[in-house]
Amino acid sequence: MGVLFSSPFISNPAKYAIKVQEDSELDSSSIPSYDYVIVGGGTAACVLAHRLTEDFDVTVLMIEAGEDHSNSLLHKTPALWVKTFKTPVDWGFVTTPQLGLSGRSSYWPAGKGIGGSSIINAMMYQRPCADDINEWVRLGAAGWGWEEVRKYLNKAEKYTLHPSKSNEFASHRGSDGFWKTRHLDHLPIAERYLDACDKIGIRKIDDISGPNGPLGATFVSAFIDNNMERSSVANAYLTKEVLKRPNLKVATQTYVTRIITEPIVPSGEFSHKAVGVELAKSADSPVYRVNAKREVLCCAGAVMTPQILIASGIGPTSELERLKITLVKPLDAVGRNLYDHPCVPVAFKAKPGTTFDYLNQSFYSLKALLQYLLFRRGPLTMLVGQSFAFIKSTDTSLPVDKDSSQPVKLQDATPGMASPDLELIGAPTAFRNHGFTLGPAGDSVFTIGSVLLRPLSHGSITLKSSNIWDGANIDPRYFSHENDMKVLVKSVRLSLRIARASPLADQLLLTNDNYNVEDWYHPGHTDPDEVTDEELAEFIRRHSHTLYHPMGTARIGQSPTDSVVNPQLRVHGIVNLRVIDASIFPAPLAGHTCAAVIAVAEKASDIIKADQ
Ligand SMILES: Cc1cc2nc3c(=O)[nH]c(=O)nc-3n(C[C@H](O)[C@H](O)[C@H](O)COP(=O)(O)OP(=O)(O)OC[C@H]3O[C@@H](n4cnc5c(N)ncnc54)[C@H](O)[C@@H]3O)c2cc1C
Repeated sequence: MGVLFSSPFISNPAKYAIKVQEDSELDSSSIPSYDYVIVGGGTAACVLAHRLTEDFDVTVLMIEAGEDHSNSLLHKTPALWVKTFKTPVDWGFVTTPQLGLSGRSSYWPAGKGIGGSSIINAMMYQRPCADDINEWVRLGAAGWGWEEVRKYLNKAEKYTLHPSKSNEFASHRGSDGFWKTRHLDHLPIAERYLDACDKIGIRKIDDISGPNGPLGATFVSAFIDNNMERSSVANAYLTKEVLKRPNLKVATQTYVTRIITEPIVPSGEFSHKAVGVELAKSADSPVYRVNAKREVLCCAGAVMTPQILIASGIGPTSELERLKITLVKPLDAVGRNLYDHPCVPVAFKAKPGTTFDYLNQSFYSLKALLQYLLFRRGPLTMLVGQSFAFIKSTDTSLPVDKDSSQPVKLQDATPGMASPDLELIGAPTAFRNHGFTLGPAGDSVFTIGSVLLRPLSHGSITLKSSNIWDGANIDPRYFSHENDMKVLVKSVRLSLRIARASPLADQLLLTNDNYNVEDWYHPGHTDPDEVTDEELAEFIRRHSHTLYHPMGTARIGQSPTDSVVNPQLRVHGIVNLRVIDASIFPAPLAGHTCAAVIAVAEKASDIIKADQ
């Protein structure tokens, strides 16, 4: 029978761990131990904490660097998600200077707190497409085929039907899970965007997460509950009842700095076993230790997980030698294979009152806030991205080239006929530089964000020094593969044509002659038949940024030479250590990643339970 606990959040490590004294060895019997120690308290971690403690004989300690924000209005209110940026709930990572972005470094938000990135993300629900998931199996993830993953997507989800939809509409969505999803109200211009997509050849479909795959244009569905609040993974999986479980302990404001391993003698396939973790409140504060009787589950996200592994001696030999960290297990793929989705927003001037920009005036923003607080209605219940289209850049029926008789040749980076490589998000508001750069005063703006979903460019995460507190070099190497820029250029040109198609064009105040690269409406207000690919590429280099989907830094696969975890998510060569988060994706998923992470964690819970 496990240890009995009472308090849900504990910020003082002395209450659940033991202080490491520099000058004396710890007596192993004095080290507090839990069956499972979960590193990080984010998206995947909350699912695991819930599922593993369903068995009251199993004790779980989850250690999160940030705080609990589940009652914060900022985190709950759908339209306020960008207001969480650069606040304590955001790690606020920054990439190394990127050649492909004209030497700019890119701000990379990531959630810090119980629920992780699910408490700051844009709440756009999307299931990964079948072709992308089946590719995982070809890349060595045996047992992770589409039918299997779909089962867990359904298990996680509780979809609420929008009054405008018929019952049949929801038959493919999950109905009994904890994570609440729904379709939302939208502004009329969002529907016009879809009609304009249809006009130029992108057919309208019911649901991006439907059985026929995502190719097409439709309204966004969101992880928002019936009270029109964000359904974060924290709120969905770590409810008050779950937090009262005597076998679950949740530590906050504490950083795991190292996974502790011991050699196995004689060593075979496995050379070491994970026995616990070291943790601390800050770089200068005392170091504590806890042990894992069964396993350490590393769920620190695609940016921090590789850092923790490398700091623990698990990573590329050359890196460990450079950093003078004692080698535990050479695994070259740790921190490599970093994929992200770059996004470039193009602005179009819209007719007054057709977008959300009026909310920049304090009278209207206050009114909207009151409407939300009192009635859970109005613009704050809606998403910034309301409708979107998913296409293949190689689709020759779409007007993606300047001159259709001389199409720019591309490498098809998708794994199958139904897998897109581009997303075009229609947002009825000015959105540039993550929302930090305000649009022209008094203007209404419609933005079409082009997102590169299947980049061939990929980069790495490495530690700056052997001291994990010094941070990391985050280098996604955007556009280092020339195909990527060509694909995104096609998307931006397509967005110019969508804006000029009826009935969206009727709501916009377009011109065709704005070649001033400093102007907000460049290149939106240039002629799609005249603007050159190089002019569009220059705009992309100046203005693209992350769509917040880092993945792949501890990828799943069969071999330790090119992957980090096996299909059971066990780190190659190390007993009792698994990675469960967005790091394990073996290839970039063509879409928003949260649902996939949750499905991975749901399946991982079953794998772990079966191994007990
Ligand atoms: C701004 C933003 C917008 C997004 N929008 C969408 C969207 O609209 N739709 C969608 O599907 N996806 C979206 N995503 C992506 C999605 O949210 C992520 O892919 C997913 O949440 C990642 O889950 P994870 O478990 O891998 O990591 P996370 O949820 O980030 O969890 C990692 C956790 O580990 C903690 N941690 C890290 N290091 C340590 C340490 N050393 N010690 C203790 N704790 C540590 C972190 O604080 C964090 O809580 C967005 C992401 C962001 C950041």
